[in-house]
Amino acid sequence: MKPRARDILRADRVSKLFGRIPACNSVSFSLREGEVLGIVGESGSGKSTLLRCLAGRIPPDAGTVRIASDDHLVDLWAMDEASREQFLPTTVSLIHQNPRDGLRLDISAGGNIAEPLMAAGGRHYGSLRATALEWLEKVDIESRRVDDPPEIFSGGMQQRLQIARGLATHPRLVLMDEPTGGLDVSVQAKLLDLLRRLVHELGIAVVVVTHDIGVARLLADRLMVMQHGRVIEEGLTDQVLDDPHHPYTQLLVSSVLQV
Ligand SMILES: Nc1ncnc2c1ncn2[C@@H]1O[C@H](COP(=O)(O)OP(=O)(O)OP(=O)(O)O)[C@@H](O)[C@H]1O
Repeated sequence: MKPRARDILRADRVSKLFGRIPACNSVSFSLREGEVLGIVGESGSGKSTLLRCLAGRIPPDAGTVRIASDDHLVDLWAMDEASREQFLPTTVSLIHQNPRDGLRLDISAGGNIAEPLMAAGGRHYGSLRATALEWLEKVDIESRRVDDPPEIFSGGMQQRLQIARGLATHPRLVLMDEPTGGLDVSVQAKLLDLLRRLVHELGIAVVVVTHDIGVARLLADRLMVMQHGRVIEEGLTDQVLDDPHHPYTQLLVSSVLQV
């Protein structure tokens, strides 16, 4: 019998207020190894705020975020800052909508992949370069571009490089904020294909925030729908999209069908 996949992430009643705005209101869920959770919802519903609390970027006002470390879960926000800064780079990767927010534009493509590997302890130049070349190939960037700075890459190439940079350290948990947003449709389709392939190959746990129901359907095993900071519906992706229960989810799904 196949062993049960273990939990990589457990969020329990995560809340974040900005002034009087409850950007994120008592959100709980868990995520297993190899699983992809999609988060959809209208603009301002708290998706990015939740992601930033999970990524260790902003502390929640209440609730806990626990992430797998070796064979147990550690409470991200109960750690002291130095321990959190040591823990995060090798465990969690955040992929931004705008690749420029996740890349170092002033260093080479190879350097962008090698940098997080070095932060994780990699020292040998030859093996760092070999890993960088391997990852460029995985994300369909020609190896002859290894010394080019991402500044001169197209938007789609920059996004693929950001993904290579984010995954090369083999994080357990990958958080993606609109990874295909801002790209034209054919580039989006290729990128989605690549993401599906990598998620399957690497067995990583992924949370993907998206406005796009098509992206959610293609990538996510489970779906969470947010409105006004709360989770209003969740379940298997096909179940939620084919038989939505909450009126907002029904509206979301029907608006896509009409396009
Ligand atoms: N740094 C901040 N300061 C004050 N308010 C904020 C801040 N960040 C987010 N908010 C507010 O929190 C709420 C949720 O914002 P958030 O960016 O998480 O939504 P979202 O669902 O990701 O939206 P979008 O899909 O448009 O990116 C919004 O009302 C937003 O104005």
